[in-house]
Amino acid sequence: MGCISSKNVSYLGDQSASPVRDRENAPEPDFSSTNQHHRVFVDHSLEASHNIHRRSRKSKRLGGSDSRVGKSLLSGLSQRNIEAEHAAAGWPSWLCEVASEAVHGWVPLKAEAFQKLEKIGQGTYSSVFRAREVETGKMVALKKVKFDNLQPESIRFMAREILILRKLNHPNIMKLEGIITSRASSSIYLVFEYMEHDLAGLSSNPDIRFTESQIKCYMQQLLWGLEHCHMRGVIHRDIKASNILVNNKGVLKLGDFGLANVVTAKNKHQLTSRVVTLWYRAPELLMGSTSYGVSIDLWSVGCVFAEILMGKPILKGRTEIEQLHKIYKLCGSPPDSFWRKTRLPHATSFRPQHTYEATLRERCKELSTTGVLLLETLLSMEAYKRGTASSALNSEYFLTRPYACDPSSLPKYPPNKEMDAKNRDDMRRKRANLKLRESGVGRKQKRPHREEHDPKSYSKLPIRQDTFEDKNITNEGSQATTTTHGNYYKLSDLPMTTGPASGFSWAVKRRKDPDNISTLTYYQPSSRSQLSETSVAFAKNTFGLNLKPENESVYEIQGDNDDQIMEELPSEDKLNRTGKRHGSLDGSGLDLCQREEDSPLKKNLEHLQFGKQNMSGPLIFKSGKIDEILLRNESNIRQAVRKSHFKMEQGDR
Ligand SMILES: Nc1ncnc2c1ncn2[C@@H]1O[C@H](COP(=O)(O)OP(=O)(O)OP(=O)(O)O)[C@@H](O)[C@H]1O
Repeated sequence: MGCISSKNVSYLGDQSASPVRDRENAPEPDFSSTNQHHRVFVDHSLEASHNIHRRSRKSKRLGGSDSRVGKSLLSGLSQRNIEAEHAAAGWPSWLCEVASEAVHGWVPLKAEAFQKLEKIGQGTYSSVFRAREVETGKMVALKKVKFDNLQPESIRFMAREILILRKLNHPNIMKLEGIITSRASSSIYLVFEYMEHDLAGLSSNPDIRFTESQIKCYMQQLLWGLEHCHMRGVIHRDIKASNILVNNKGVLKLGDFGLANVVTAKNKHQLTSRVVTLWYRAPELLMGSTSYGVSIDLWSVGCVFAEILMGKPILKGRTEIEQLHKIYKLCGSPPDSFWRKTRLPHATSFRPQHTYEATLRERCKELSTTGVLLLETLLSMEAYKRGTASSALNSEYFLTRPYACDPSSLPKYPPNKEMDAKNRDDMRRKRANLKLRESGVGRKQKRPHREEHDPKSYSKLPIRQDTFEDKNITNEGSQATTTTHGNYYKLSDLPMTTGPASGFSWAVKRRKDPDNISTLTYYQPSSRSQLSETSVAFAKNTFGLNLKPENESVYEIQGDNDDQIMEELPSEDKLNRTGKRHGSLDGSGLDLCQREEDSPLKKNLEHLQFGKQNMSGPLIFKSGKIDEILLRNESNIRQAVRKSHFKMEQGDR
């Protein structure tokens, strides 16, 4: 840790203004300093560090895990000292109380030290902004972490990400450079080095076509980074193209460790299967595995490999059941021996009625034989056949010509992020709409276009015609931004805001806090809100274990439908007649399931963990109190998912 820290030692005279500083890499404390806070801070850090070692040895004798050592450290005698130390360093109490370990030995950075620029990324739990470090002019990325009313679970969730990032140190892993917060603040920004691109944006750009040696260069860097994680027992659990960042020097870094966890041979716990964004999710997770290993990351790497080869995601399922079906069609369905041996909780539900032959080779005709072999290995249905990051790096693919190029020889692309790709899509759509409107055709509101790349975008439907989505597509200095529905306004028309709450100065005029996206998301096929049990119930239907009469199954799919097998939702028509609108919202604020107490399908959904609103499939809604309902639902889902993560994986900490 520490490029900010070592470079900014001059800050040390004023603790509250100090950047995050890693004890291990920090310069020797200056005891001649007149700043009492500083001395106290350093002394307590040392004491804490000795305590960690003492307790670590003891804990090993007792067979405890390192993370428990950390916990006991903080609950021990020194806790008061540590809290005092953290408070003196400027950390807010809500953070110290819950996530003391995560910030231990560091001091917070000040918001005033950065000039916040435009928004560059939007995740489920964060908004990411480009910013300039005022003193040095260096560009950074600020990840603003969202909390649910400062609930301890949300804070712990973020703390785990910080702890894991602090554990890793590799050129191909995104480095956490600091944390911005203050005693008075109720939010947190993680400071990362700024990366111009992500692989989702680059690979979906129609103007970019990678050569084989460029693909090897990206894949090699990705596998190096992953090898580092796996060797330290860290499973990433959310590898996808948009979490793989690339800078203008061609250096690739694996980012977003928000779902990562540490699992070692000695420290094995039940894990949640609700991880990894759907399109990149390994089959064992889809079948409910809770004892998986690092090979789930290798599956995701296989999906990314295929994506950069083909220029688009290769397995774009909309629900878990559809995802598995696509996997079977690409990789072939597992052999009988697999079904006989497997103990995966939902395996029986997902067993197809007939055998699927693999089509991977056919779909990757342009790829070299060694490339196909590696891809087949990474996309093995059986986890143990995927090998390791190290074995992938030693595969023939990297050892044969053309070799991976040097990162510095990669072209410099204009900014390309998943978000840029979405904006490109939006612009294209708006231009098309405008043309239609001008020609007087297509006045009827069209079904919203689903972006090619975003697995979450299935869930984002405009709630009202006049809903404003603050999708700031401007770069610094550009003039116009756009609404969801193609209405443009000039930034100069908008009131100037300076973001007093955050303490940042804003470089652009904006209409409102860009965090405040008013388009609501109510079904998120993303890593954090997958709803396995629902799909299992429907899988029974799809794969032959019929639960409901066949004539109740209809296709209710939005957007492209290339090889759709979905029979997820009873038709609107049928629902109206039967009143079985399972998981749909009718504007009354009630899920109709609630009124259908005895519905046979409802019985199959009773084991849903997060409540009835969380159906894994496109939801149907009518107008009414939808905004309110969706907001509530989204908040419920978020809380439930976090709780489930922590409950299930408590033992890991
Ligand atoms: N260091 C960085 N430099 C530039 N852009 C970044 C950086 N970190 C993240 N981003 C952008 O912000 C987006 C969201 O960041 P991140 O994935 O860390 O957030 P998240 O809330 O965990 O997202 P998700 O819910 O998709 O997993 C990324 O896809 C990327 O485009």
